[in-house]
Amino acid sequence: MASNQGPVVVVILLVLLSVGVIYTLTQLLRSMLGEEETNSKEGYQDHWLFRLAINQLGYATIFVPGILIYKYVKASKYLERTGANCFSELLRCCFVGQDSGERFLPADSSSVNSSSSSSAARSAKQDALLLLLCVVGLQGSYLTWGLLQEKVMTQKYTNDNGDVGAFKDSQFLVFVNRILAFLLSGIYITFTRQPRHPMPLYKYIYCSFSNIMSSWCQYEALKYVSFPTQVLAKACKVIPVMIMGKIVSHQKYENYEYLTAVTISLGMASFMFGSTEMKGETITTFSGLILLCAYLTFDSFTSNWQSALFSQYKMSSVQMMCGVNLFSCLFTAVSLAQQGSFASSIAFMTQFPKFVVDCTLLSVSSAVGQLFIFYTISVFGPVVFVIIMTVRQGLAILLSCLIYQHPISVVGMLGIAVVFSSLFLRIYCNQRIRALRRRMQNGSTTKV
Ligand SMILES: Nc1ncnc2c1ncn2[C@@H]1O[C@H](COP(=O)(O)OS(=O)(=O)O)[C@@H](OP(=O)(O)O)[C@H]1O
Repeated sequence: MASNQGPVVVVILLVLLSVGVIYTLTQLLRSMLGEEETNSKEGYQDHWLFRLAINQLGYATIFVPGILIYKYVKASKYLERTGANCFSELLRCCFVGQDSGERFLPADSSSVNSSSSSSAARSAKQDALLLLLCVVGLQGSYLTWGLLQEKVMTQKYTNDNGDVGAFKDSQFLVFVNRILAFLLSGIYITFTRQPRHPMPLYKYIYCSFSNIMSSWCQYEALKYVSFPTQVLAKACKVIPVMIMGKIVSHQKYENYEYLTAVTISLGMASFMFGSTEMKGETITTFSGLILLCAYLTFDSFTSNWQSALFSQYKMSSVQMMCGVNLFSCLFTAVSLAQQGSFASSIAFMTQFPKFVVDCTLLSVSSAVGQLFIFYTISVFGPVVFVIIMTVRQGLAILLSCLIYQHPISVVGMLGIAVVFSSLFLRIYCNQRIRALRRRMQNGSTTKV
């Protein structure tokens, strides 16, 4: 009994100790760098590097105890020494995986998605229908999400007492989105038949962290880069995703994929430049460029890492959604708690009930969007996913041009034509190559 409780006590002590040390460090840093001078606009606390440091200290509250526990479990060989109990099963789930030897699922598992193996088994028509589903799902949910996000962040809320207020904490919105996505996916996998999940949970931390960081860098970058730079970065996202695919999973791409990545980026950039007014910040600072590069790097890592996990472990997309959002909730919750934003956001919610309604709608559209994100990555991979998301940006602008009757310049129209021609070329080449491969496979099996 005592030997069973020993590790539990050690683990609890490790968590408390590291959380205590990190919390003290954070408070020390905040007071040293003059949190009291909040009235000064140019204070250290306003600099993005300071905010980044505070955020990283917050995330360390999760990382440091996790690493210490991992080291302790490994060094003490705790899992080999003890039989199955709740605590050891939890540690096994986090660090080793439930069944590390068995990585592949029974063939009848319908909810499993593997881009490479199952794509060979699907017909072109099934592929087209699935792609259409992903496109419609992603466009529908993220167009709604974009509209609601703009509404929540720019609208002034009023209540029956005549109070007026604006909500400015984007990290709280990210947290609410993640928690709803976690709860919905958790409920779904609890009540449906799911494939075995052999992967240790800690592997989700990488893409969860990069996802949170990409969101943070994106919001921060907006303060430091000019509008044209933002437009260019967003339009060219497919290129860093392909480069990251080479780094993370040694992905090989065909020439037509490189060519269409460049033409889609050029077309999107021309369309965005040709259809929107160049308003807002006009100067791009060095900080802005660093943040933008960090955004593109984290963002492209996230989907490539997720895709690599799908092909290695064959989990369902909802299982991955649940795992990633679990850690995203932890990261954002810790960061919000340290910055004292929970209390102010909840106070805003109680003061302005209309905000609660918008916030709920925003989270629902984000959760539905995430269902499609994970499904698209699992079936078609990160490059197709990012192309759909890039086209979404163009579609949002096109819709606003049509609704508000803004003119689109000739360059903008040419941009649309280039994007759609590239997409058709890509789909055509993809189908040709797959048909060729299928024919070659059939040929070799007939010979055998
Ligand atoms: N791979 C992956 N996994 C999970 N979630 C993801 C992924 N890619 C994008 N997202 C989330 O989608 C939201 C829109 O992201 P972006 O603004 O970068 O996309 S876009 O290219 O501008 O359309 C944004 O949501 P918020 O973080 O809530 O703002 C991203 O975090």
